[in-house]
Amino acid sequence: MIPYKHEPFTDFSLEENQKLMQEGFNIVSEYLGEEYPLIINGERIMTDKKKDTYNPANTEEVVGKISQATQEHANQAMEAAKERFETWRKVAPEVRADVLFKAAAIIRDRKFEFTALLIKEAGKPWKEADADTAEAIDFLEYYGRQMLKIKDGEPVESRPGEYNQFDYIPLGVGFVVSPWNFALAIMAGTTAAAVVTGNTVLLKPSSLASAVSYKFVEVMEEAGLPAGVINYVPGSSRDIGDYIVEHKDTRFISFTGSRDVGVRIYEKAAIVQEGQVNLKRVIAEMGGKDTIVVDASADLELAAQAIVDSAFGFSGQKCSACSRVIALEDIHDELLEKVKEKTTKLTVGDPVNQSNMMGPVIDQASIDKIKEYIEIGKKEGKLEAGGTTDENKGHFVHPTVFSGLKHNDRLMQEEIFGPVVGFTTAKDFTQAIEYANDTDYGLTGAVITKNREHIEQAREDFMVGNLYFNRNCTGAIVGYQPFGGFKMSGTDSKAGGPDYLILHMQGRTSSEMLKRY
Ligand SMILES: NC(=O)c1ccc[n+]([C@@H]2O[C@H](COP(=O)([O-])OP(=O)(O)OC[C@H]3O[C@@H](n4cnc5c(N)ncnc54)[C@H](O)[C@@H]3O)[C@@H](O)[C@H]2O)c1
Ligand SMILES: N[C@@H](CCC=O)C(=O)O
Repeated sequence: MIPYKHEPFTDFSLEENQKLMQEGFNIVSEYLGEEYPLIINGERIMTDKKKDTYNPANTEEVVGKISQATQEHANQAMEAAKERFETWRKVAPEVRADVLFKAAAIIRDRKFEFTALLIKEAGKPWKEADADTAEAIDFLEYYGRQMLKIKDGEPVESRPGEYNQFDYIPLGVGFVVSPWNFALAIMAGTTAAAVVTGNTVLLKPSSLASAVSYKFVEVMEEAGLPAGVINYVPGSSRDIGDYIVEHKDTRFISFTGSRDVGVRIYEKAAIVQEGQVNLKRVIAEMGGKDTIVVDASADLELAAQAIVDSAFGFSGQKCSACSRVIALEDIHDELLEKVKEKTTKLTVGDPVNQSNMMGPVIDQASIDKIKEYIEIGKKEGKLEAGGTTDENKGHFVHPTVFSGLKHNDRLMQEEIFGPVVGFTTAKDFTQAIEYANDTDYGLTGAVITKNREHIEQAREDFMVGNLYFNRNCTGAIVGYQPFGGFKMSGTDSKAGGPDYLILHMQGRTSSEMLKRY
């Protein structure tokens, strides 16, 4: 087994890679606007009711017409998943891992196609879409290897005359619910973790970017996954979301998305239904309100770049995005100037063009919400850059900076999920960390400093699941920076980390007496 290494990012300054990207677009253009069926027990089911996904940079371009599952389909999928579980759970972990390795190889082979599809369906700039595809490959490679590590459980002691064993067995049927913003990586990672551990799943991708998830399920089939292990059931949350969460046979839910939906799922899953024989397990990865703290010793050029990259990469549509800056008073003005200067140089437009650094936000609801927050920001603080939108052809928001905010203003507390960042000041580092912690969330954070004591103080007191020093607060790499947050950012799980897979399993002890028969 080759040791795990993350998938390298594509160097798009090379002409050969630009050509490959163009080929990716050509492939995707051949299937733009196609109809996609459900997949239940391997069977393709085309429904009358469809929901379109479209290109957020050009709202007239339909990417996929996605069949919508009903409760009846959900029941069929559940029955298929339950039946397949009885055989899939016994398939050797090596074979299950092998499916993931093959799927990684297939996606690597079709990397530019997947990246092009993400650019079209999720509005990602090239670099961001490439990172999404690379992360999907990483999840497959990493979880495959992790399964091989835990397949024999953990050693336990045995007394003379007994043989004790402790191993991990799968849970059953899982419901995987994924967001649109990492439409390939997070959907593939959460699904792969569930199936490599021997579970079967109902997969409900986000309705805003479902075509790419269909392509992923096809890849898993091509890689040898038996029918019924992944049942692909896109559909409206109202029709099937709560229904599957509440289903008596749903054994676990792997959810990634917003706080409101995550909390609702957590609550609903806690209620024991008639005929239910297991307490449901919920893995929830939710939102963030992520802070970069900059102290007086910091390299301000580096700080400004880290803020701009973290706040405006993929238009701020990352749970990890920096939306709060806490700058010590001495350096606040100089830092703000540098951030403004860099922000005004960012180009916004159709991400099909490589030269655009920022693309659109995902949909009308999103742009409306961001505009509301821009108005709130104008009342709470001072608009320093951006604050405008372009809605002629797509959903474009210009990168926006506010200053003069209080750390507990709404703009500094609520997840906006758009390219908006707010600045506040602190009188010293202790106060900066206090302010940084004063949100309901605890996902990512960064400290820009040359002060070793501040680094150690932040390590002890800055309560976020992913804490970074002298870099962006976005861009965790699978197997290098396991990812997941505290507080209202989730259930403290760490995707792409060494203890992630066992969240999909249960520990079983067996103890055999020797020479007694
Ligand atoms: N912590 C993380 O790792 C992480 C990663 C990516 C995104 N996010 C968060 O996700 C959010 C953005 O993604 P989104 O807009 O897709 O989130 P969302 O909560 O609106 O939707 C997430 C998924 O949940 C589904 N859903 C909605 N209601 C449901 C219900 N009642 N039952 C079952 N499923 C339901 C949606 O269809 C979608 O597939 C942001 O808040 C972001 O911070 C978190
Ligand atoms: N894992 C990603 C964020 C995922 C949420 O949107 C990062 O580290 O930036």
